[in-house]
Amino acid sequence: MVLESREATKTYGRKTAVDHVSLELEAGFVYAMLGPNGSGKTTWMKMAAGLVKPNSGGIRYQNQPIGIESKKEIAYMSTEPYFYSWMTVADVGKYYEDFFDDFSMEKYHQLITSMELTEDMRAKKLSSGMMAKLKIAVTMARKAKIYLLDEPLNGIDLLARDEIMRTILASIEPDVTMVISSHLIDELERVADAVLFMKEGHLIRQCMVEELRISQHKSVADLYREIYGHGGEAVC
Ligand SMILES: Nc1ncnc2c1ncn2[C@@H]1O[C@H](COP(=O)(O)OP(=O)(O)OP(=O)(O)O)[C@@H](O)[C@H]1O
Repeated sequence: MVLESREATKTYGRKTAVDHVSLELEAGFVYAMLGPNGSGKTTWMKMAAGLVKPNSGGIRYQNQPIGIESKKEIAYMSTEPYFYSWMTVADVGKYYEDFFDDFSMEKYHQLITSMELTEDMRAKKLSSGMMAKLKIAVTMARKAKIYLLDEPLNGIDLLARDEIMRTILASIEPDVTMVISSHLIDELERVADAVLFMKEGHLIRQCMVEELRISQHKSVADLYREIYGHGGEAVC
């Protein structure tokens, strides 16, 4: 186990965004984190990334609490835009290189080229899909042990999504762990080893994708519909 969330809970005022979530992530696995809007996916990722502190319970990486050390090895891609508008694609790379010791400029160049971005493009002129690609490139150019990608495929057109998922997966080492949240279940189904289903702040199911296919002849999308469409009785 590389990361453990034990009863992690986060409240904002009277709202419990993440409610006693316990789970274990194994090295080398790709996890899809699914759930309707507001189910707590982003908040859980932010806790694992060390950007938000749990009110109770906690998350441990390599058996140590999340903190300065874990942040060096856990890369988080947020849904929020986080580049200054004056920056070019080249500036974004330099900015990241200054921040993160594990940032590889060589890998960044490979990624931006494969995503058809050029160094002279300005952040403020990028379309939302191009901005999404830039965020992926700059995150995946880190040599992290865990990548937490919050809705990486948002704004990216249908044909580019598969290509981008392939680029993401091809750019990581075999022992690297990924958690990817998305509402685009079909794209995640093709790459995920396991699925984490969130609802109203709770982790309500965890399934291995292969087992689901073999023993229950179900897709992740089938199970998603059963869980969220019919009151959560489905098993996996
Ligand atoms: N900074 C905040 N202040 C107040 N409430 C918040 C804050 N961040 C999240 N919440 C609330 O916590 C709950 C969980 O939000 P979160 O963004 O974690 O869900 P999500 O599953 O990522 O949603 P989505 O799929 O829409 O991105 C929501 O009800 C949201 O309104």
